Amino acid sequence: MKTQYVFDFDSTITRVEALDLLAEISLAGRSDKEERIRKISSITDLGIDGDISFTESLQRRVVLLEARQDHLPVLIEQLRGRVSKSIEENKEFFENFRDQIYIISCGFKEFIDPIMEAYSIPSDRIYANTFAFSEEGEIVGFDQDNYLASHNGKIECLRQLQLQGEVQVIGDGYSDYVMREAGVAQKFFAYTENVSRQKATANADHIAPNLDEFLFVNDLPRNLSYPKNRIKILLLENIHSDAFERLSVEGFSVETVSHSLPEAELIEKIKGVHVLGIRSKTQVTQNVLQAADRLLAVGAFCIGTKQIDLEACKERGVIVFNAPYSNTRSVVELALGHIIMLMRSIFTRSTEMHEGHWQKTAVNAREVRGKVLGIVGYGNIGKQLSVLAEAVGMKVVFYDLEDKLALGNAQKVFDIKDLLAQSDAVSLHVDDHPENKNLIGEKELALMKPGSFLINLSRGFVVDLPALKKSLESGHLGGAALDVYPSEPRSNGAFVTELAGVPHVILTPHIGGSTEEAQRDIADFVPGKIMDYINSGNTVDAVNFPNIRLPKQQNAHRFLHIHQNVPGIMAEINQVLAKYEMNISGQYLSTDNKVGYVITDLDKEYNKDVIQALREIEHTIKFRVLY
Ligand SMILES: NC(=O)c1ccc[n+]([C@@H]2O[C@H](COP(=O)([O-])OP(=O)(O)OC[C@H]3O[C@@H](n4cnc5c(N)ncnc54)[C@H](O)[C@@H]3O)[C@@H](O)[C@H]2O)c1
Ligand SMILES: O=C(O)CC[C@@H](O)C(=O)O
Repeated sequence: MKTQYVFDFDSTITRVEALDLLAEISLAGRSDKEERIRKISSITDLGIDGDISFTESLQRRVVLLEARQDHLPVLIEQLRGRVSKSIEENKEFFENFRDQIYIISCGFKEFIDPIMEAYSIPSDRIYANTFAFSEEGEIVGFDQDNYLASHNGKIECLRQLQLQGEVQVIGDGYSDYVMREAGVAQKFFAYTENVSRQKATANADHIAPNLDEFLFVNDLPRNLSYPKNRIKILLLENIHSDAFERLSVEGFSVETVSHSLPEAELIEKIKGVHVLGIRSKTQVTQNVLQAADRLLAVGAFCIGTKQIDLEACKERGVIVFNAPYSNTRSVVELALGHIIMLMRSIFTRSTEMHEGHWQKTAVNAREVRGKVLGIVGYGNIGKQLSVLAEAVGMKVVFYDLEDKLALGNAQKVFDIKDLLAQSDAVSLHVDDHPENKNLIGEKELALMKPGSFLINLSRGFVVDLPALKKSLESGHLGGAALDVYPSEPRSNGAFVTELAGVPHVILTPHIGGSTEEAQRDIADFVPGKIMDYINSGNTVDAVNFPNIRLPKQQNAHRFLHIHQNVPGIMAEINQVLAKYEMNISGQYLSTDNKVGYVITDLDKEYNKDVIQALREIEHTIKFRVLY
């Protein structure tokens, strides 16, 4: 006997309660609209949770509504645009299973029928109330004899249907659960895509955050092979809340932790996690990756990725994304600010004032105009600093390992020594390559112009701090500004550096990229990349993986196969696909010296054994089926 599926309508099929929406329409322009809508919503909730009888809830709402028949077409039009996302995405389920689907709702057929018609559910499978109209077309009440107009009417309605086979109820309210409690249904799925009601979830056999989950649990055909709510995302290090918001709205299960975790804790926490989000403090090591049994991707919500073992990630088929440009401007502005503050001795003057000392003087206070700024590392940040520094009248020289196009009037130098010797301020913007350790040490500091300044907002290990301290204390260097340190704490709290207390030194706690704008942009950019990979397999801008941009595929399944790049593997994959007579509508391959990433789009109908056969191919690292 086939399973029968009984759906609620309001807040399950649609994202809203239809009568609340009708109130918005019927009360438009009235001065007491907000007050009435609030009342209607609270009466709706009381009825759904079973705190007042449904008949009472309905009566009280109809009075407050003051709606008319001609409001209904407007309501239906608006409801069409508010069908729950996962219901819309699984329209085919309703078409294919229409003979097993019923709608039992305490809403009204006048608006449910037209919405469900588009989902192939005919009116005779829809059980709901009907309005009573006055001759002038006002909604004045409802058919009081309908079971569904009375308390627990859904139980009686379902009982009368005398359905054969298992009956599963899918709804958001307690009034849906009671069908299961009364024994007329065998399973109750609390549907929480739009609203999560404690009284419903507490009693549910299963909580379904969307229709994908319901279909997955029942092993029914669905739009997504794996429901998004089952994809766990762990965000560490106080990543901007927009990232949580974006990923949660997409349907993923997201957990946040405000600080970074030491290796041992991360090893425990990473189990079952599909996506890890970090900033600069979390070390993603071999040991962490070994414990990461489900990991698909790591998002670095920053520029630097040296904290991640990129090769080990690649070998395990874990894709790494970062945000290479989101905080560039923030770093540039801080660097320029530091340069100006140092040249004017502002921090020294400010400290004196805080200590109650007025020291009005022009000694050691100079304009930046006409001074030489030496930029080491002419990448995204270095280049932008070059433009801004010229805009305030500085002369820019730069040094980069690579051949870089000079912007504006900036002058390229071919030896770092030349840059150090002529610059009034040297700003470091090299990448975090290990070879840059102590790039600026005793020798380089000695080459700098007497009285000049050193600014480091790149990575802490780039400057030899004891040597810098010596140079500052000897009076050779005029001052320094540091934002990054060889060793930085995992979370906010105590911090020790040998530079503390040294005059003319500005110290900031790695906040170059910590602006609202940058963090918001990162929180938009990185989740976008992650979602693109999870949802469609795109690896554009991946840091450690062959980049591939895939076309959007409709009416097809997509297989993602990550494998070691060994000779003959593509032939083997295609042999398996041929053996199972798969109809390939598109195939895309991208490789590097270590891994290959092949994406195959296929016709919807296929023998599911092919999945296991592809997984079993030797040298397979990861295999995933999308929609
Ligand atoms: N303080 C912060 O909060 C903060 C924020 C963002 C970025 N950063 C750091 O700033 C640095 C620069 O970032 P970016 O986005 O401009 O990177 P980028 O990769 O665009 O540029 C780095 C440049 O440095 C050059 N380079 C590397 N080693 C060099 C060397 N020894 N000598 C000369 N040039 C060298 C590279 O060729 C490249 O052009 C990175 O280390 C990054 O991690 C810090
Ligand atoms: O904000 C961070 O944690 C790191 C900032 C910066 O060093 C980066 O790599 O983008």
